[in-house]
Amino acid sequence: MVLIVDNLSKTFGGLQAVDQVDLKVEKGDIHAVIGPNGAGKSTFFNLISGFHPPTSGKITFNGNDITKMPPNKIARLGIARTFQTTNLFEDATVLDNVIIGNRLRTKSGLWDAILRTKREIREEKESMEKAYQALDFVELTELANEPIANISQEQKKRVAFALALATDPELVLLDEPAAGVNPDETDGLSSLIQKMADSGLTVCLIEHKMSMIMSLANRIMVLNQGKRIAEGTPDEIKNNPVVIEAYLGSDEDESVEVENI
Ligand SMILES: Nc1ncnc2c1ncn2[C@@H]1O[C@H](COP(=O)(O)OP(=O)(O)OP(=O)(O)O)[C@@H](O)[C@H]1O
Repeated sequence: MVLIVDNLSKTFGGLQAVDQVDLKVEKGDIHAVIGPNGAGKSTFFNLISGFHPPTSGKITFNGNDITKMPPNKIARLGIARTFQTTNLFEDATVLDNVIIGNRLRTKSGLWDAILRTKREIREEKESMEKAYQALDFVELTELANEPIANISQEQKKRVAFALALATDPELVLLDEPAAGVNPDETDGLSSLIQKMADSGLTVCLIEHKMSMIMSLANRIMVLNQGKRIAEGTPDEIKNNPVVIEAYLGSDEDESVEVENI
């Protein structure tokens, strides 16, 4: 198992955002996390990637207990994530965005940068190489020197993937990777996610586009009000009355195909 999440909870004040959630993710899986708005999906990713400390529970990545680790340490161990909205530097080039993103996530401290230590110079070179590899993977090499302001929404999504890939991850957490792009572009992003898994990466993704999830994911976990209400293959999830009830608020018409939830 690449990732084992055990009885994980997070409360914000009186709100139970994630409530005793278990999850096991195997190497090479494309594991989707779905659920209605406010179900706790992004919070769940924030806990795994160290952006919020869990209230209770345990997270194990490749045998390491990462439950209380800070985000940069978790990134160095091999977990990368994208955000629902990636704040890119619009005036900087695609390449510089990937380099900066990579260094912000993983690298030397402020003193190394100020003093230009050997380590800093070596890491700078490594970041550049990783950035080019990542841009090649997401098929944006030709736009490397283009300012972000000049590229399309779908290309910006690819830059967000490249930011994650440049940290050399084993597990990538993608938060709504296809939000705000049209159906053709969604297909392109799906192929890219499949390519990540084919290259040996493990992928967890949050997404509301159900047709995309059903064809891409091999496992799906459903959250509702912080709780895991189902987990299984796409077929199991599609036909699960508890899931249909959670989405539609009623199981009167179970044949309803929910396209975009
Ligand atoms: N930092 C925070 N402080 C307080 N409450 C928060 C915080 N982050 C999330 N919440 C609350 O936790 C609950 C779960 O939110 P979360 O963003 O994880 O849901 P989600 O399933 O990702 O929703 P969506 O699909 O709309 O992005 C919500 O009620 C939200 O308001």
